[in-house]
Amino acid sequence: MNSLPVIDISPLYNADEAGHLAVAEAIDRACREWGFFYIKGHPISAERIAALTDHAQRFFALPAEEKLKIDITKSRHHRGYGAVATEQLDPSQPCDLKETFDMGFHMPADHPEVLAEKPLRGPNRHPLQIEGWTELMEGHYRDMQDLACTLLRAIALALGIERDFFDKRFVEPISVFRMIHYPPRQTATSADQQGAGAHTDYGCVTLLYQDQAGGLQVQNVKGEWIDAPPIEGTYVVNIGDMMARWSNDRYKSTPHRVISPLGVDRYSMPFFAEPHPDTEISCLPGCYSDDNPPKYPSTTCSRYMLSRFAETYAYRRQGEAESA
Ligand SMILES: N=C(N)NCCCC[C@H](N)C(=O)O
Ligand SMILES: O=C(O)CCC(=O)C(=O)O
Ligand SMILES: [Fe+2]
Repeated sequence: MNSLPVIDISPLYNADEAGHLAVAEAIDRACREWGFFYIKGHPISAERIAALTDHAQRFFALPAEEKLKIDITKSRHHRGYGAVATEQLDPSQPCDLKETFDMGFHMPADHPEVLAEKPLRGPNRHPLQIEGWTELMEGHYRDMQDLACTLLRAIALALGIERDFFDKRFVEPISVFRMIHYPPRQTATSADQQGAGAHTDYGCVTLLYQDQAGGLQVQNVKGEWIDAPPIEGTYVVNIGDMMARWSNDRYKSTPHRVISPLGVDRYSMPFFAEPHPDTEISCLPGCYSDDNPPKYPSTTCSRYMLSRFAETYAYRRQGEAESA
């Protein structure tokens, strides 16, 4: 019970219904016991990962003033570059020792939701210095959203709701694709400054590619930190708080953190799957009963996301970039 399950999801890409059911049951068990698992048999190629890694390394190696041309703290739509210490995932610890690039669902400036100044809606901000960047990232964003929807169909099957329940809610989603660079920890770095402080994710599911450096840790039911080591060719999948709310805690949103490795750079690439901003997040049918009433009040995706952002971004606490 001390290592995370590895689930082969390739049957989800075949027509055979028994195969779908077997994968759905394995995912259901992993989400109830851990809220964390690895997937293999997914369609993201090794060549794609190599290209993304190369682009991430080139971007983060740019001089600070180049990266800050797309400073996320100056973005109304929460897109672009976050320098070291922009985010504080564990508010009881120092700011995170990592830098990030965030992109979301691209909406042109004349889209009605952007004109209406809906929070978190707007155009992506890509580093134009790097050739081929925009095409690679926009294509990858679509592929990751497709992979998330494939997993969410298996989850819908396990929960006994309509198979396309999530597909309908992930049209023009809030989902974010992020690239993270963890600079090497020095022996002089304070022991409690983490790459990413302990936290639970905000969304429905997170799909994480991590390189071979290691450092991701997950809390087990006893509250102990266990390693989630890199396994070549896999993604780490975890349940976020919106899915915990939807499922009335049938599925666990489990605390995790990153201890930056000593003396090596680490790169990771999470995709945070989050539905359309107006999606209602309230207890799903079949997840409550008389002796298991709903634990959480109903909310919407956008309301919930903004409340969480306000806790972990210092610049948002000060009320800057009000409308996202
Ligand atoms: N829309 C999102 N998620 N934006 C990026 C924030 C990432 C922080 C976080 N762990 C999370 O769970 O989102
Ligand atoms: O970089 C990682 O391995 C995990 C990052 C993470 O948990 C997050 O950004 O939410
Ligand atoms: Fe996380």
